Amino acid sequence: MAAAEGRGDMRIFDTYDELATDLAEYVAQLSESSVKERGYFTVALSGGSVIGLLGKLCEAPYNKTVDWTKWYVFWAEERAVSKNHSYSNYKLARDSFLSKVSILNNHVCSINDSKTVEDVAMQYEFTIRQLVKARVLGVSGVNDCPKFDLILLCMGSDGHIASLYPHHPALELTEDWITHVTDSSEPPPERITFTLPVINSASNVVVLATGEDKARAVHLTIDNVGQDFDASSVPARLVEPVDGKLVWFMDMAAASQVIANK
Ligand SMILES: O=C(O)[C@H](O)[C@@H](O)[C@H](O)[C@H](O)COP(=O)(O)O
Repeated sequence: MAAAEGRGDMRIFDTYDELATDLAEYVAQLSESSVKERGYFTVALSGGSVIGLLGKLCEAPYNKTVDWTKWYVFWAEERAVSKNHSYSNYKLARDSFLSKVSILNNHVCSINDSKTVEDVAMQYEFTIRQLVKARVLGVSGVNDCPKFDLILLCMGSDGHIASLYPHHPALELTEDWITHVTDSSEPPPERITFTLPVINSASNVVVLATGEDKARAVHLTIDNVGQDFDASSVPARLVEPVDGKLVWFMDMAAASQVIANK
């Protein structure tokens, strides 16, 4: 594992299967330590390939060794569609992962899909505030943001993470925990997303980047590209946990430009 000077640790894998195996082990270890320390494991998922990769956790030994009843599951981004829509990140997670392990239904904190996207965001933030009050979610020691045990993000080829896109005004938000966007560059246009203060307050953030189309954005995020570089053009560069750990899980193709720069 290599450290990328303040930009997190990098784990680079030859094969997708090796990446999936290591990610599953990483998540299982965080689950164990969080449950031991706090009694819960609070994890936020994203769209993209990460949910499929978590399928490894449904297999032995994790299906038996992970204390699923202590998990609380959230979404760092969700498409504003009904829960049965093929675009729903909830549906994706339910079909490929959640339905196969013994996570309690009332610990699955999905969006209310019968409201406008603006109301969905407000209600989701309210739900999270209630769980902070109930001490299921920790609180950052630096600001009043929730401190998720783990936020899992996928990076897009334009460097977006969650539903925070290059140059989008949502990148500027400092007070909101959850916001909504109506102009996503990929379908569907309406989504809710964690804001950067919430992402950067987590105890652990994983960014997953796979495929050659991510190589340039990975380079612009991790390598030293000069002080004048406009970080809002590559939102992943704005992921800098204030009191937490950032780890990149990448395949060789996504890491190729970073490796070439070493
Ligand atoms: O809501 C979405 O559609 C996701 O945010 C999506 O943008 C994803 O993060 C990237 O496409 C990377 O996904 P992969 O890791 O699957 O390439």
